[in-house]
Amino acid sequence: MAEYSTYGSVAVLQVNNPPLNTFTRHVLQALVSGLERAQRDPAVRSIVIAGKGPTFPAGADLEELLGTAAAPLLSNLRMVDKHVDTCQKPIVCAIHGTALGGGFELALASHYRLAVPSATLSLPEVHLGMLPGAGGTQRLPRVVGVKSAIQLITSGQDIKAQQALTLGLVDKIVQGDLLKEAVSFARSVEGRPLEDRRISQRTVPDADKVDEVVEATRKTILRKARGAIAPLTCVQAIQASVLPFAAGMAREADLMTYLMTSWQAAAQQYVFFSEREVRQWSHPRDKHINFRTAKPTVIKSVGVVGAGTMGAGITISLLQAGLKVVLLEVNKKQLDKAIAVIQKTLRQKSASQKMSQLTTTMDYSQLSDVDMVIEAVFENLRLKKEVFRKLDVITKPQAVLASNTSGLDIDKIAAATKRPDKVVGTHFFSPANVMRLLENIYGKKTSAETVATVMQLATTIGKVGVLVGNCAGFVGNRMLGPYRSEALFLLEEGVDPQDVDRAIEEFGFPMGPFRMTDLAGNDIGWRRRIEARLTTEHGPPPDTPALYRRGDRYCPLPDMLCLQGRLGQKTGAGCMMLQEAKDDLTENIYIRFRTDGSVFDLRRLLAHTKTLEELILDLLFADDCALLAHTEAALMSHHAPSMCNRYDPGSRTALPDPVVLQMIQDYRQEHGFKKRTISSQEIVERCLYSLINEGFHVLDEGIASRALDIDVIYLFGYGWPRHTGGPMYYVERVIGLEKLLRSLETYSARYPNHSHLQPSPLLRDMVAKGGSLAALGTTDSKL
Ligand SMILES: CCCCCCCC/C=C\C/C=C/C(=O)SCCNC(=O)CCNC(=O)[C@H](O)C(C)(C)COP(=O)(O)OP(=O)(O)OC[C@H]1O[C@@H](n2cnc3c(N)ncnc32)[C@H](O)[C@@H]1OP(=O)(O)O
Repeated sequence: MAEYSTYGSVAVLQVNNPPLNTFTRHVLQALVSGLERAQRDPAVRSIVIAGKGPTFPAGADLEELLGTAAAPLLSNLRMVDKHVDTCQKPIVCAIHGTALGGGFELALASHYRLAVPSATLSLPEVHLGMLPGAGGTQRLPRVVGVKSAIQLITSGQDIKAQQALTLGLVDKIVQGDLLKEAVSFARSVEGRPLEDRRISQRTVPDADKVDEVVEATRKTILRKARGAIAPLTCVQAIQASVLPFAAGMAREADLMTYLMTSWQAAAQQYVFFSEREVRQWSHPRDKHINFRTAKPTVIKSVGVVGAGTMGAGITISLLQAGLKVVLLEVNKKQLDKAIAVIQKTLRQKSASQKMSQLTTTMDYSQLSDVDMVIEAVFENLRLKKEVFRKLDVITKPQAVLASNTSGLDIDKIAAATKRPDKVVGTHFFSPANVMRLLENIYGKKTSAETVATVMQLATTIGKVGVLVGNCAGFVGNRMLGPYRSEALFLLEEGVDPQDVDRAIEEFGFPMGPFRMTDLAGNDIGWRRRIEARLTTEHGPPPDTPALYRRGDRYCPLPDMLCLQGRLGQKTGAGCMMLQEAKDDLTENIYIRFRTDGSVFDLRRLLAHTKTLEELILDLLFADDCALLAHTEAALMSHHAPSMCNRYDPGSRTALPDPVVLQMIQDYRQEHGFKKRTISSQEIVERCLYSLINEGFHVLDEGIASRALDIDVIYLFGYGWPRHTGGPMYYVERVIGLEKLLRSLETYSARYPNHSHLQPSPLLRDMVAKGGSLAALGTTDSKL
């Protein structure tokens, strides 16, 4: 647990709890014993604490911290803290790998810190719904000041060794043998006074500005938190660092108790383990086919067909993971555009050497030798089948053929080839080099080896791969269908688009359904509906009731927008946008980034790019998901001067679009809808409960094997707020299945023709029998 050895006058304590040396109560107990022994031994004059194996301790063991062993863990933590802080012999921490959470806090409690250049330090507790409760909120500000401490703790960001040195968090970067250097360093500081080495005894450098700093950051933090309580609680704890150390520690302990016992902490820790648990896939139809039994094919080279936004993003992801890529595009202009985007993105990431791994071509024969192909052409079944037919002939027989479809039938695509066992869906999310989710879809004939290969590919390229079955829209987009329908029905009844968006954003989503559709392009769904014969390019199909399709309620408002050319951001007009000439954009258009409130003049941004389209493309490849979402939202609103989120320079006031509102008003009148006031609660419930209800259908049909698979899909692909744990977790642990059922019953009684509000049989069954989603198909879970 903590190995004790001596090198002359230096005692070395090496934490040994593979794989990450996390702190369990036993590890902490062993540390206390080691420290006591070193303190007792007169021959020992200094102490080194290090981690054995690949890393310095990566923090508290979350299973213990959450379980019944939390109390002894925390009491042992206090003992370690006391021993370290009051020790009369210098303690040197030797850091390699990842010193995270409690690991970093142990280092901060020590007198000296050495690190190898590759070491990473961070206080990531905020991502787990907690705060750095082992003195981190009190010691960090004493070194870096309140302002930087707020930034580091509320973001949980990684601090590389060099940056840690600059910030004064480590004393020396060690190039050679860390342990040897640490022992010799410890020897060199023996006998020196320790008082000024104890961080607890220092004062906070910007203590006089604490209120000012907190006030200045509070709004930004609140906005970014989107309903999560941990970030602001972290700020409260940091604020207490200007008090005497003991008082600050007491405040930290109180706030830590509050967070640790909150439902949000449990939800975020569920997310942490679920993100890892999805790797442990099994085939819903045959549990013997699973991550243990199926062997992946080694993939070294990948062909990407189609160099649009998705194809380029996928290529970047593959190159960043060190894979060889052959990018094929039949349109030369499109190919050149993609090459420029890829080059620029990789350059920004200082990874230009990866370009050497890329071959670009317009010739299919160049794909003859790749291990796998990912098709990313236009979302059209006929076109995709044609591409697969060609790929089947050209690629080597053992090559895996994957389609980046967002909802088309994998079996139909596979049927175009003579190797359906090697055909699989790999649904990336836009922007593909940023979004972490990879929804992997198996067809009827997809082999276990092919499934294992794409699940392994997800890990290789740093994505979270989730295995799902084949159905229209798979899991993510299928569940989005009822959510979007209900959002549209709310418009019919009297809500404005921006009210729906606001309610959903207040729940924690980065974007509501209408801004999201404008961003993605209204024509995507429209084309799909045309293919499904729900509408036509000229209006509703002949002899079809305006508000019904195949017996189901249907809202034609999005089709009407498309017929008017309002396809979304790309045409300058969507659900909430006015048609606007592109040239107008060069005049006095400002973007206010919601992330930090800074204002940019779009005209100046445009001066560096030729067209708005290029600018959007550049921003799409910005490697920061949160910034990207806000940027897109801001851009979209500026592309649309009268939509709900237009900002005049210097103002945050959102202005609704009178043209769209009038159009909806006319539609209500024409179809006899009476406008009524609808609460945010009803908006959220109807949109989200219908989405979740579809999740129960998905589970019932075995399209998703576990509720956690659905949660991970929504968390990593659709911006579902992390602090709520995902749709299925949220509804079971926070809302309650019984309440969900009763709400759906109430709504479906009121709207009997909204089929997606009819409670799923699985939900009814679970409520009747007291079943639990967590127990549904879980593996040997930690959850
Ligand atoms: C003043 C002195 C004080 C000292 C005493 C401190 C006591 C602490 C008491 C309370 C306050 C402290 C709180 C905390 O420390 S909270 C935890 C903070 N740490 C983290 O959040 C780290 C979380 N882990 C990671 O980010 C990553 O795992 C990684 C970067 C460390 C490694 O990534 P990678 O190599 O990709 O590996 P995996 O993520 O796949 O992990 C491997 C395996 O390990 C499991 N695991 C990881 N971290 C933990 C953990 N903290 N507790 C329990 N288990 C953990 C992970 O689930 C994987 O398991 P597998 O799927 O079964 O393989």
